[in-house]
Amino acid sequence: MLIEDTARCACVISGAVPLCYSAGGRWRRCRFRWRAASRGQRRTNTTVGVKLLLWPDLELSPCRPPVGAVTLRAPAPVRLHAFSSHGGIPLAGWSFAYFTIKDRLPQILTKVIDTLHRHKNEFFEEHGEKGIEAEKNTISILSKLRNELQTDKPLVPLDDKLCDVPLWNQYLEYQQNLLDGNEQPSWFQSPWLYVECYMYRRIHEALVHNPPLDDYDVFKEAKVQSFFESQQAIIALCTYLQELLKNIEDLDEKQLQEEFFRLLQVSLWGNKCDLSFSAGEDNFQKASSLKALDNLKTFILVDDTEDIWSLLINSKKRRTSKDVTRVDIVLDNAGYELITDLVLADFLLSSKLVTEIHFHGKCIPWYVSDTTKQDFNWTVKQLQSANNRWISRCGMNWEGSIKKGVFVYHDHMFWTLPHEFCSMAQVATDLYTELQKSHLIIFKGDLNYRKLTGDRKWEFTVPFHQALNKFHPAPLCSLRTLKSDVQVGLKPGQGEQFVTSEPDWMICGKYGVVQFDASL
Ligand SMILES: O=P(O)(O)OC[C@H]1O[C@](O)(CO)[C@@H](O)[C@@H]1O
Ligand SMILES: [Mn+2]
Repeated sequence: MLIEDTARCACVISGAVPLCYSAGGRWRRCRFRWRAASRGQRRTNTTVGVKLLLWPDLELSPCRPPVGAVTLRAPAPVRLHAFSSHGGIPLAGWSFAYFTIKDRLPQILTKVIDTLHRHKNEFFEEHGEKGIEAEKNTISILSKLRNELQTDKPLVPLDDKLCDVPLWNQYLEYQQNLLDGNEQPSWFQSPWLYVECYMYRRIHEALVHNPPLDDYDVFKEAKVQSFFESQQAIIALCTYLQELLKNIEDLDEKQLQEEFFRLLQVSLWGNKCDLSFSAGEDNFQKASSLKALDNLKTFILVDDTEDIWSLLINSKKRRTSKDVTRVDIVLDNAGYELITDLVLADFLLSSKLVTEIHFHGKCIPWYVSDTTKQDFNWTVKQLQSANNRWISRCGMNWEGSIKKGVFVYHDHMFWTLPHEFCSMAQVATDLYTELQKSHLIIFKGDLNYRKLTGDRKWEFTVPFHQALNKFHPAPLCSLRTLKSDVQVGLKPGQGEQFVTSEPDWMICGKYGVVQFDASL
C-alpha cells in the first residue's frame, strides 16, 4: 500500500480487491472504510469514495485472483487503515513501497550526486574542463530529478539515443492510458516497480547526456568496496570449492546431492547482500555463509530444491556425449552474491550435472549493486590476481571456462526495462527464444522475483505457476531473499502467522525461497 502525504493528498494503495469489481470498465467507484489517526485527531471510522483501477488484463482472465490498485484521496496528513468493504484483504498500514519512494530512492540519488562530486578531480585529470562541465551538468540534472520525485511530479518521456527509449516511452503511454484523461503517471501514483526502474534509467540518461561521463558507472565504487569488504567470506567459499573439486570425481550420487543443496543455499543467502536495500550503505558478507547453513534452514519458506535436483540428475543420466545441458543464471548483485553464483556454476560444470552455464547481466548500472558486464569481467580478473591461492585458482578456472565457451555471458536491454517477465515473449522475443534453449533458468534476487510475479499483491497461497502468468521459456526457479512485500506459493496460514508475530518478515531479508516451476 502506498499512502502519500504531500500536498496533493493522494495515495495509491495496491491491495487485493474482490473479484466483484472485475466486470465492466477499468474504473469503478467503490466504498472503503478507513480510520484516520492523524496527529491530534480522534480515531474515527468513516467512509470515503475511492477509484479502483483494475489491472487491464484482469477482465480478460477472470480466473486470476482479483488484484487492483486503488487511489484513495483523503485529507492529509493522515495515517490510514483502510479496509475493503467487500471483505478483501485488509489494506492496512504504511507500505514498503511508500517508504522506498519517499526515503530510499532520494537517499540513493543523494549518494549518486555525492559520488560524482567526490570524483570531480578524477574527471578533471582524465578529461580536463570537459569532465568538470559534465560533472556539474549531471549533478544539476540529478538534483532536479530528486526534486521531481519528492514533489510527485509527472513522469516524463526519456530523451536520449539509447535503443530502449521507444519501449520506455510506450510504457509511459500505457500507464497514461490506464488513468483518467486528467491525470498523469507520477512518482507516488504509479506502480512502484515502474517508478523504481524509471529512476535508475533516468540516472543513466543524465550521464548519457553528458559525455565524457556517458559510460561512467556511479555505483562502481560501492560495488568494489562491498567486494573487498566480503574478502573473508570469499576466501572461505573459494577454499571450500577448491577442496571439493579435488575429489569431485569420487563423489557418489548422494554426496553430490548434498553438495548441490549446500551450494544452492549459499547462492540463495548470497542474495542478502544487495546495496539498494540498504540505500547504498555497506551490506557485505561478513562471515562464511557455509557454517550458518543449518541454522538458516528454518528461514527457507518454500524449498523446492529436491525438484531442481531431480531435473539435473535425470538430465545427467540421460545425456549422451553429444548432448548439451544448459543452465542459465539471471544474475543479481555483484560482490559476494556473484561469487556464490560463480561457485555454484563451477560446481554444476565440474560435477558434470550440466555442460554449459549462461549468465545474464545488466546493460546499464542498475539497482545500485546489480552485475554489469564490466563488473563480471572485473570480478574474474580480481580473483585471478588475488594473493590467496584458492581465490586465484577460482579466478583462473573461471577465466578458462569463459575462453572455452562453457561460461557464457549475455546482456539484454529487457532486464533494465520496467516490464514484468510475462511480457518478455512480446517485448523481447529474441531473449525469450534464447532462454527457451535452457534446461533450467535460475532467477536470482528480489527484483527478479517481483518481475516474475508481476509485483502484484497476490494472496500468499496463489501457486507460483499462476503468478508467472504464462511466463515459461523453460523450467525455472527463483532463489530470493524476501526484501519486498510480494510472496506466493506458501501453505495456507504460513504467511498469516508472521503478519502479527514479525510484521517486517517480507522486507527484512531474513527469509528466503527456493521456488521451482517445471511446467511449460
Ligand atoms: O538485489 P535484489 O535482491 O533484487 O533486491 C533489490 C531491492 O530492490 C527492491 O526490490 C526494491 O527496492 C527491494 O525490495 C530490494 O531491496
Ligand atoms: Mn539487485
